[in-house]
Amino acid sequence: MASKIFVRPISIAFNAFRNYSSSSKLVDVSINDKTGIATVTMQRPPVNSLNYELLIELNGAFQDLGSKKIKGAILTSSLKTIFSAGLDILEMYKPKPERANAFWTSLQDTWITIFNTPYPTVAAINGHSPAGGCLLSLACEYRVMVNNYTIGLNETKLGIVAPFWFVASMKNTISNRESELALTSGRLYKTDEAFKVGLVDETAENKEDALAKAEKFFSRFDAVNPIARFLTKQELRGKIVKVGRKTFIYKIFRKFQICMMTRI
Ligand SMILES: CC/C=C\C/C=C\CCCC/C=C/C(=O)SCCNC(=O)CCNC(=O)[C@H](O)C(C)(C)COP(=O)(O)OP(=O)(O)OC[C@H]1O[C@@H](n2cnc3c(N)ncnc32)[C@H](O)[C@@H]1OP(=O)(O)O
Repeated sequence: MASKIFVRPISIAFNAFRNYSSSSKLVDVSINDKTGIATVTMQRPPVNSLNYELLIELNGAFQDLGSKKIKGAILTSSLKTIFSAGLDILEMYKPKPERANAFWTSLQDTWITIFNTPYPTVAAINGHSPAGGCLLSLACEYRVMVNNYTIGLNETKLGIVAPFWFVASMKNTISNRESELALTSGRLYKTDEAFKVGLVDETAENKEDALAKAEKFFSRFDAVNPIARFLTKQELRGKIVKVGRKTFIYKIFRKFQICMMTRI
């Protein structure tokens, strides 16, 4: 694991990004050759619910960007009013155990990839972003959200328990106290409320405004050594990933979830 972590930022320095664009069915990736900023767009109508296939494509997109010399990546949605509706409910309804296992693994891998990117990341949240949608945005380093939508970890309202790495992601962004209040009540914040507690860093009038603000975020690092930046990010985020990825508790929790899901 350590070798992967240390090799990546060095390798990106030797790769060009110019004229890169790739579009699969569920995720579009484009890199602006003037700014060096990548935009990863989820495009799974009607609500960008996160199924196995979308997660695999998202994970692949963010991993691939690690081998390109980009300034940063923006995660957004092609849909007019939805960033992501969170996990696809159909993945959790009477799944086959193998599919359930692959699904949960793809969710966690995608979270780890985005949480850990060597390059800076921003979520341009251009629509509602409950539960797993909120998790994706929390994996990014900065969040800009368009006004009048909702965001939060609302799992308890659905009668389900947010995995502890969802909780850890929230606590990495807002205070422990606010996380407790939010998660236990399953609170969905409106954009301005989310801004007040720091769940989002900036608000925006519309998607274009959100993208412009997201792009501006990356200029903070113009005079910062990218390797020093990445190692510092790892110092801050590494423990959370370790807990999420490796612990015995996680394995038990996943077995428990899959067991629950296959019995519903
Ligand atoms: C059951 C699990 C049991 C055990 C597992 C144990 C633990 C696991 C915990 C894991 C943590 C969970 C994380 C999650 O992400 S769970 C998903 C949470 N998501 C939500 O609560 C969002 C629900 N959706 C909405 O609030 C609205 O749909 C939304 C996103 C605001 C959009 O509203 P609107 O524009 O009015 O659109 P519609 O509501 O009409 O929806 C259009 C269409 O999309 C379908 N849909 C919506 N959300 C989902 C979804 N998450 N998965 C799949 N499909 C979804 C909706 O049914 C409509 O479909 P239709 O065919 O009727 O057009």
